[in-house]
Amino acid sequence: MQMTAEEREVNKVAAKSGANREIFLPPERERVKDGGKPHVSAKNFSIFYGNFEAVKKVNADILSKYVTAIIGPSGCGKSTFLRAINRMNDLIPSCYTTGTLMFDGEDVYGRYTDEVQLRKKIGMVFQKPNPFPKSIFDNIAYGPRLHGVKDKKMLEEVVEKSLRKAALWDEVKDRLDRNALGLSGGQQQRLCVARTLAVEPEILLLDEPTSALDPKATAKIEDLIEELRGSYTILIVTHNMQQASRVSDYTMFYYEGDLVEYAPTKQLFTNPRDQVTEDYITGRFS
Ligand SMILES: Nc1ncnc2c1ncn2[C@@H]1O[C@H](COP(=O)(O)OP(=O)(O)OP(=O)(O)O)[C@@H](O)[C@H]1O
Repeated sequence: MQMTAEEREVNKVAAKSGANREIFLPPERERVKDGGKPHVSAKNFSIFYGNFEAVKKVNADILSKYVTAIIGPSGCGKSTFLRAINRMNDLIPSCYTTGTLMFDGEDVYGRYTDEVQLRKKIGMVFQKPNPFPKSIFDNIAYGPRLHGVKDKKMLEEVVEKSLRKAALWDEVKDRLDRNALGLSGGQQQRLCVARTLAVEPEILLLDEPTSALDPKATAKIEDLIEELRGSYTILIVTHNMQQASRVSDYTMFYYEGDLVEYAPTKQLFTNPRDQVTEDYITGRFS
C-alpha cells in the first residue's frame, strides 16, 4: 500500500517518539444518510464473570448505520462487550451485567425482553465460519423458517436476496442444493453473513470475522462491510488496526475492561486523546 505525504509525516513524528508500527491514515468517510442516531446506548454498563469485572462502566452510544470498530489488546473485553449486545453472554452461567444497555429505546437486559427476537434484530458472525452441515439454501432459509416463513417462493426470494447482499449469489446460484461445508473459508464466512441478513436484522455484530481467512477472502469481507454500511449498524471486533482504519467510521479502544477512547476513526488514529491509545496504535504494546 502506498503511503500518502500526510502519512509519511505522521510516521516521521511517530518514529521519533519510539513507535514501531507504520500508521496508515483512515480514508475520508462519507456521511450516511439518516444515520448517526443512538442505536445501542450503554450507561454505566459493566459485565462480570463471577467477581471479575471484564467490562467496566461503559457509557457510549453506538450510532445507527455506521461501522464501529472495537480494538484493544487481547483480553481487554472486546468480545465480551460485543456479545453482550445480543445477550450471547447469557449462555455463560457466571456472566451478569450491571447498569443499562438500551437497543432502540428498549432495555436489552429488561425482564420482558425476548432474546430470540433480540437476536433476530441483532445478528452475529463469528471468528470461524460456522455454516450448518446443510445445503447452502437451507443455511439461509433456516432463520426465516424458524420465524414462521413456510412459502417456498418466499423462501427462494429471501435466499437470493440475502446471498446477493452478501456478494455470494453469483458464486453459488448454480449449486444451492450442495452442502455449505464444501465452500471455501471465505465463501463460508460470506454465507454466514447472508444467513444473518436473511432474518432482516438492524445490527450486525462481527467478532474478528476475517481472522481465519486469507488476504483475498479478507478483502472480500471488507468490501462487503463497505457495501452494507449505511443499511445496517455494524460493530466489528478486530485485532488488525489497518482493518479498523479501513472499514470503520468510529473506533472504540478498550484496555483492561475500560473503554479508554471512542472517537471518529480518523481522529482516534491520528490524534488520540489518551496516551494509552497512542501507545497501542503506534505499537508500543500489543
Ligand atoms: N467465559 C468466561 N469466563 C471467565 N472469564 C472470561 C470468560 N470469557 C472471557 N473472560 C475474561 O474476560 C476478559 C475479557 O475477555 P474477552 O474475550 O472479552 O477479551 P477480548 O478483548 O475479546 O480478547 P481477545 O482479543 O483475546 O479475543 C479476559 O480477562 C478473559 O479472560
